[in-house]
Amino acid sequence: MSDSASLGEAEGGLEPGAEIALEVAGVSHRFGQRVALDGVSFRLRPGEFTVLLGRNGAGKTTLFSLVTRLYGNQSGAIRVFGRDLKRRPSEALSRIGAVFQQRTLDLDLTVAQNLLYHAALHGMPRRLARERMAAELARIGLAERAADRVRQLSGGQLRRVEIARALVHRPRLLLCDEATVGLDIESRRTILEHMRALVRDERLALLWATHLVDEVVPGNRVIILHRGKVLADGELTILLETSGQPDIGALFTALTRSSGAAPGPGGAAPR
Ligand SMILES: Nc1ncnc2c1ncn2[C@@H]1O[C@H](COP(=O)(O)OP(=O)(O)OP(=O)(O)O)[C@@H](O)[C@H]1O
Repeated sequence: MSDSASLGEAEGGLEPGAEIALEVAGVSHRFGQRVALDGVSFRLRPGEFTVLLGRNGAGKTTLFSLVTRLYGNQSGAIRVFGRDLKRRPSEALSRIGAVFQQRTLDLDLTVAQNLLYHAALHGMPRRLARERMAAELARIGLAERAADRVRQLSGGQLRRVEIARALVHRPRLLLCDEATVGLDIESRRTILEHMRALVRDERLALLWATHLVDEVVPGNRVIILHRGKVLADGELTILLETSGQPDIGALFTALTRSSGAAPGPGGAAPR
């Protein structure tokens, strides 16, 4: 694990770790007196499905808000494929796709209008945008819904459109914050399969924030975030072997209990 001191960037160039999709180094963030993130560090590589697991209030959304620059980070460093977020924000952000916890599609626009608007924000020529939109909608099985208004879609379809939108500009790093919340089991399964295929076939780096332990499967890397701190980081099977815990739910409970913390407000333990 690195700290901000290890992040020396050659002037004007990329650091040697440019093949690291996301580097979060010693990042802390406060809201007034409340510490939301406390010295968080990790690195993600292309082709890695990483689950960021934490209860309500763990700091997941705050971390996503820092990586997508909705908030300016207060301490530490964030790099996207070697581009420092503070010093080269547009280069860094052009490599990120994000699906936020709060829905952000315009319900009164059509699916196509929403995606084309996003593509325009990324400066994509109209024709290229149309081609990529068609490809992404086909990939998630919604090609025939392009002309429908978003409010005519089901919750699961809406989430799939948000994922298609996040991928239109071909980012190499995808951030998904509780992207399956409120969906039925079948819709969750479809979306997770789509995500796993993207990671496997296109070597996308994916950070998947969730409070649901059943979204972690062997082969996934899992980062357990609790009260703003990383309590564990590793491939699931290895974490279970080294901790002696039978499953991810037990590991999570053991770690968060030994950190002296009880569930936060509204914070049901991950299932
Ligand atoms: N805008 C804000 N102002 C003040 N405190 C905030 C704000 N946003 C988040 N917090 C606090 O920061 C901490 C981390 O919240 P955050 O939303 O990042 O957690 P989370 O893991 O995303 O939780 P959830 O799963 O409920 O979305 C919490 O204690 C929360 O109350």
